[in-house]
Amino acid sequence: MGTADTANKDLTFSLAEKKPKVVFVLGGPGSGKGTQCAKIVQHFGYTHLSAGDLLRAEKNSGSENGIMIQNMMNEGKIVPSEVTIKLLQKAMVESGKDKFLIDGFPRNEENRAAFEAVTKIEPEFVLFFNCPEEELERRILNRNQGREDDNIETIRKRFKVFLESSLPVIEYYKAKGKVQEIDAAKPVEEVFEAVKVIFTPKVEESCWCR
Ligand SMILES: Nc1ncnc2c1ncn2[C@@H]1O[C@H](COP(=O)(O)OP(=O)(O)O)[C@@H](O)[C@H]1O
Ligand SMILES: Nc1ccn([C@@H]2O[C@H](COP(=O)(O)OP(=O)(O)O)[C@@H](O)[C@H]2O)c(=O)n1
Repeated sequence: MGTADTANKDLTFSLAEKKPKVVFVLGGPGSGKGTQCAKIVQHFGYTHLSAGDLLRAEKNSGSENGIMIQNMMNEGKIVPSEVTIKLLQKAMVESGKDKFLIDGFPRNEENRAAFEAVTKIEPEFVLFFNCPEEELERRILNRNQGREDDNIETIRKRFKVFLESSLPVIEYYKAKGKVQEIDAAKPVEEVFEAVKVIFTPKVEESCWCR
């Protein structure tokens, strides 16, 4: 067995030992996933892992997958799970933490099934930021982060991929009763009010007064 295979097995083993809590954060491009994750981190002590950020860092590191990642991103296509899952596993283990917001993943059925098969982790729930396409387009065109894929041609491709490949993943989790849907078209603070309700531990109805 190669050293890369051994390293992957070690990562999988370390994660299985930890049994981390995972919340998947999904929504169309520009729906505010990153914005809201930053707030959840501040208020609820989760560790934020953005699949897109991990892929961009991998691309910029000059790794052997760099060109492939760049080409896929510029076309709005989804990078093969093998690459993304390895980056997520590594980031989870290296963080030393056990409560994660995994943002922008799983983005298609292949992502979902492979993550489950490799890590055996089932998400606590899926946070879905629902937002109309015209608003998403407006936000991305104003984002100004210098992202190569934030141009109108690639944005339209990303929307199409979201509708065709990512929505079915959300439907899959809906059928399991695991989706917490948020109206993401509202202003940032209003969206976060709705998010807070979901993350705030519910006080069980007590029977002390009976
Ligand atoms: N609720 C909101 N209303 C208006 N603009 C928003 C809202 N949430 C995020 N934004 C802005 O929209 C852009 C995309 O948000 P971002 O969090 O990067 O989305 P995503 O991570 O889903 O691609 C950013 O410029 C961000 O500042
Ligand atoms: N699970 C993932 C997440 C992102 N990506 C790639 O990264 C790009 C940017 O994703 P992102 O989550 O950073 O950004 P948004 O499209 O949500 O704004 C996607 O269009 C895909 O090309 C991927 O291939 N697989």
